[in-house]
This record gives sequence, structure tokens and C-alpha cells, in this order.
Amino acid sequence: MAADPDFDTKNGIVDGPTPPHTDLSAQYKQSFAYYTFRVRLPSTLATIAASLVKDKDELLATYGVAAGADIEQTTKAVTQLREDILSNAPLLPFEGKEPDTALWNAFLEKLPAEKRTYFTACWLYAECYMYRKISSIFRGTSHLAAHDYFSPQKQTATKLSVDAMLAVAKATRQNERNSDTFRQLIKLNLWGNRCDLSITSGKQVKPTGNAFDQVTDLEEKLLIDGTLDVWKSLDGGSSAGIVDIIFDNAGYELYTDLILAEYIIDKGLAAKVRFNPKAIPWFISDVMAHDYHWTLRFLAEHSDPVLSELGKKWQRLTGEGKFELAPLEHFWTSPYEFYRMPEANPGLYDRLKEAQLVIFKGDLNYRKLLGDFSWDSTESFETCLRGFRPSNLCTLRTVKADLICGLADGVAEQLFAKDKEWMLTGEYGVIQFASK
Ligand SMILES: O=P(O)(O)OC[C@H]1O[C@](O)(CO)[C@@H](O)[C@@H]1O
Repeated sequence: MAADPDFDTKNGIVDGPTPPHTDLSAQYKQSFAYYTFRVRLPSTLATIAASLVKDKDELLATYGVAAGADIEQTTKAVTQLREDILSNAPLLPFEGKEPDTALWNAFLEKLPAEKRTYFTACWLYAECYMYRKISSIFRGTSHLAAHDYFSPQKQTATKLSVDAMLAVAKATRQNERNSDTFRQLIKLNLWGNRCDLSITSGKQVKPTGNAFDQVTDLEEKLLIDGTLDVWKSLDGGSSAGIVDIIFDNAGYELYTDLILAEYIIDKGLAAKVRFNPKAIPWFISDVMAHDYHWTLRFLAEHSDPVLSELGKKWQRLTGEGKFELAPLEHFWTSPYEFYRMPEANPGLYDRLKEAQLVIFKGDLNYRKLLGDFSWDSTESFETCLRGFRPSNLCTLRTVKADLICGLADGVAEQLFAKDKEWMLTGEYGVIQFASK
């Protein structure tokens, strides 16, 4: 990234890291948020605009020739959005008639003017705003309103994962109900979160190697391991209970979510696993309802009999209601931190209370649990949740953003001494648990 002192001076950018106990924000030049707004998100937007041009014929074939004007209009609007970010424009209210317009606008209205631009707002708010803005550009058209511009990338990620999926399927067909097997599966699921397209601005990463060997090899990268508490919350609970999974990425990670969910059902650890997808295309690779169905179909129709049997089994579990897609909730694609859920969406909070365990997947859900705040790395997970305790909950997160909590004294310092970017690579992971 070329240095641009004019931009920094004009926009009050502070040349330093995020101070302790402060909202993360692109205002701090040595933060990942700054890099995200200067480089990663403009690159994501450039990719969307370029694919609209490149895939024009395909889009016309899918949505009809009348979609031509919409393709032009959306390309221009996405390009403009990129400019807006690069010029630190304000976060303006939404005008469309989408179901979450009022939720968003009520939120934006309460932000003080000096914290309502891409580089001055809390990072979480500004980044979520950008993804909501892209969605509104497409929703506002006549022919591309239902178009998921991230779909091809999500589907490619799934296809690239077939070898890894097959190896996992073969290794998990016969397993026992015990804490050791559960430990393996939950870690497999955690490391599946490394395969995220938004960290690479959409560049594909093929999962390679034997996933279960990796679970062992990665043991030293697991900074907090609350697996035993997670296991106890299920093993000691009712077999008639519900587990909620708050989805993160499609592709290999979704597959490992389903492997874990299958185990939970097959071993009688719960009667139902409820999956919570995103209502709009989100952070490139997040799972929407159609990605879930597409993935099950992709597996069911696969030429490999093991994968195909698995896909059919998961379709059957879905038909029987043991796997369930939760009703769409715009809260998951809102800027609200989770501790504000009881106020912003009490119905959802009450629904999560029904679960015996809620599993939050990935980095963005972690940011929302902690509220994009530079906590001391040794602060307790319970403190950082700020009262958000609908049920027993756990987070399976590979570390891709500069916030963390629950580390032992001196650990963060040692990691920084080894690599000052250790929080941005997805190399490290945490499994943190909080009981209700
Ligand atoms: O898919 P995940 O694990 O939620 O990661 C989302 C990505 O978004 C960020 O939270 C911000 O862009 C990154 O830190 C991470 O790469």
C-alpha cells in the first residue's frame, strides 16, 4: 500500500496502534482495520465490479437480456462505493425497502457524526455497513435483486475441497460417543475456519493434507482449549435438546460444521442442530440458506459414493427436522454487537435461550461477541461478553483480527515477539466456552 500522508492528515488518521480499551477503528494506522479499509475492502469491491463485466454474458443468460442495464448500473455503483471508502465518505442512511432498513437506520442515527465515516467509525460497524451497502445496490435493481455475487466463489471453494472432504468422510463413518472423538471433531471444525475467502479478498485456498493429522500438528497453535467444557455441556445435557450453530463460511468449513452436527445427532447429544445462515451475501464466503441446500445437493449428486451417501443422509436429516435451518434473522448481518441482542432482537435472544449450547463460528462472530474492542489479552471471556449469556456458548475461531481475550499472562507478548502479525494470519485458534 502506497503511503498517502495527505489522506492521513485530512482524515485525522493517528499514526499508531489501537490504544488499549478502545473501539477498533480504521482511524489507527497500525491497526488491521486501517489496512482493511485502505487495501482489502477496495480490492473486494474491485473484484465484484470486474466480475460483473467479465460474467456479463452468463448473467444475461441467467437473468434475461433486460438485466443489461442493471449490470451497468451495479458495476458503476460498486465502483462508486470503492471510491467512497477510499475518500472516507460518511455512512449514510439506507433508502431501500429491505426488511432491515429500519434496523440499520436506527443504528446509524445514534452514531455521533464524528464517528460515522469509514475510517472513524468502529471497524465492525463500517465493515458490516459496506457489505450491507453492496447488498442494497443489487436489491435495488429489477433483475439482479436476488443475485448472490459471491456464489461462484463459494461454489468453487466447495469444489476445491472435495479431496479433503472425502478424507474426512472416510475417517468419520464409524466413531464412538466419547470426549476424545468429540475433541477431534471440534478441532477439525475450528481449523476449517482457516478457509475463509474474505481474509484473502476472495483468493481461493485449497485445503490440503490429512485434516486429522493437522489437528494433532496444530495443537501448539491452539491458544485456549475449552473443549472439555463444551463436551460436558452436551454430554451432561438432555438428548432432547437443541444445539444452535451460528454459521460462518461456506465450502470446507460448512462441511466440517455438518460433520460435527451429524455426530451430535447420531450420538444422541441433542435432538436437533439448528443452523443460523446469513440473510444477505456477507463477508464473501458466509453461508446463506441457498448455499446450505446447494452444498447438500452437490454432495448427494457427487460421483464418489461416500460423499453422495453423506449428502443424501444430511438431506434426510434436514427433511426429518434433525438438521434445521433457523428462520432468517437480519440481526446476524446487522452491525450490532451480540451483547445488544436482547435490546435489538429480543425474539432471537429468546430463541437462543432454548438451546443447550450455541456454537459461534469464526472471526467475525468473535468480533461481535467481544464487540470490536481492544481488550487486554488476559481479560476473561465472561467479562468481554458484557452480559451476553443466552445459554452455554462457545466460540471456534481462528485468529484473523487484532483482538483477543482469555490468554494467560505473557502469552500475547511471546507471540508478538515471534511475529508481530500473529493475529492476522489465521494460524492460531481459540476454543472458548462460557456457561449460562
Ligand atoms: O470468516 P471469518 O472467520 O468470520 O473471518 C472474517 C474476516 O473478516 C474479518 O473479521 C475482517 O475482515 C477478518 O478478520 C476475517 O478475515
